[in-house]
Amino acid sequence: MISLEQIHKSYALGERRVTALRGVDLQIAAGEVFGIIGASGAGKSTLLRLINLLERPDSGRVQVAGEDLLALDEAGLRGARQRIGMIFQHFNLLASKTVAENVAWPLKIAGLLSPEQREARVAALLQRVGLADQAHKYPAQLSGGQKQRVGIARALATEPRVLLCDEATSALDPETTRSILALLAEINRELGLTIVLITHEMEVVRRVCDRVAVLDGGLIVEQGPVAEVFLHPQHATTRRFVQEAEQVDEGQLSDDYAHVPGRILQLTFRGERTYEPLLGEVARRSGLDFGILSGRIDRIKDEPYGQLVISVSGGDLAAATALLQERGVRVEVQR
Ligand SMILES: Nc1ncnc2c1ncn2[C@@H]1O[C@H](COP(=O)(O)OP(=O)(O)OP(=O)(O)O)[C@@H](O)[C@H]1O
Repeated sequence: MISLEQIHKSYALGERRVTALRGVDLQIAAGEVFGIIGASGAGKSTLLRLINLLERPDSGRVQVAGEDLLALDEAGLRGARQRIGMIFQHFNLLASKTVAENVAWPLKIAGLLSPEQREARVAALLQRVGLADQAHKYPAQLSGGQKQRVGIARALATEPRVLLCDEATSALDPETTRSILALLAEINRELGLTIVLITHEMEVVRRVCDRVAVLDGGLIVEQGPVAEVFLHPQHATTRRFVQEAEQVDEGQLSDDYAHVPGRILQLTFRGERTYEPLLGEVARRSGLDFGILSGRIDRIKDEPYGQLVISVSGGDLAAATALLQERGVRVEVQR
């Protein structure tokens, strides 16, 4: 659906040039929710804004739905942008227009639909985002979460196939964030829309994304299915995001474990396996003693997972590992 090839992008800053992206390749499939995570200055906004050519690359290719965006003339690009909606951290609503007028705005400026058809579409969109009774209010009379719902309805007005989300929940409290992410997931599921979101929070990625790319210094340093990247991060930057999300202090942990005897293993359970009473059985069959050092059961999108760090001593470790692996548990030796 979206294909970026060898994208380079730099900005002029006085006499200097600041490099924002240094050779990014990215493929996003139709119907995915794809997250791009990175620290401030990593190049996330630049990357997102390249997908609808709000920024033009210095070199590289940008294709959306099979269309080479860099080859389009202005009219062609206007048409392409109607198929790529966007929402923003600070909502970017028109303060002097009502909720209904804000949502109708993209249709009006593109000259799409008759006034009656526009009214019907706006009503349906407000219904979808849960604001059917707020149509005549002004943005200043709404909460942050409601403003973002208007932003989403407006982005959907031209029936795009792609929705770009620029830190869409960063200005919202945790509970409102969850409700907006749930709405995005519902839109993805029900409309089959491809969603690309940028964020600096792993929690946002964990809740809604199917796949994620980690951006660092203008390069993608790691990408893959969220469960894989989240549970088995390879790159130092990814590990930092995951630890931040789980509020783990790696230095503190290794100090704590220094006094623990035996080997230390990390076990990862996925799906329904998460709830099976496997450990007791494995310990009995292999004669292993184990102690639980830390544990977490949670969900990545809709899939439950469990991750346990255990110390083991005595018994037959090789047999225990084989038993766990046989039952689909991933075993990583930490020490
Ligand atoms: N219009 C601009 N002019 C000059 N430099 C820019 C411009 N926009 C971005 N940059 C620089 O490009 C780099 C990447 O910026 P970008 O905004 O894409 O990163 P980001 O990951 O979205 O950061 P943040 O999370 O802080 O928004 C940074 O060094 C930034 O200072």
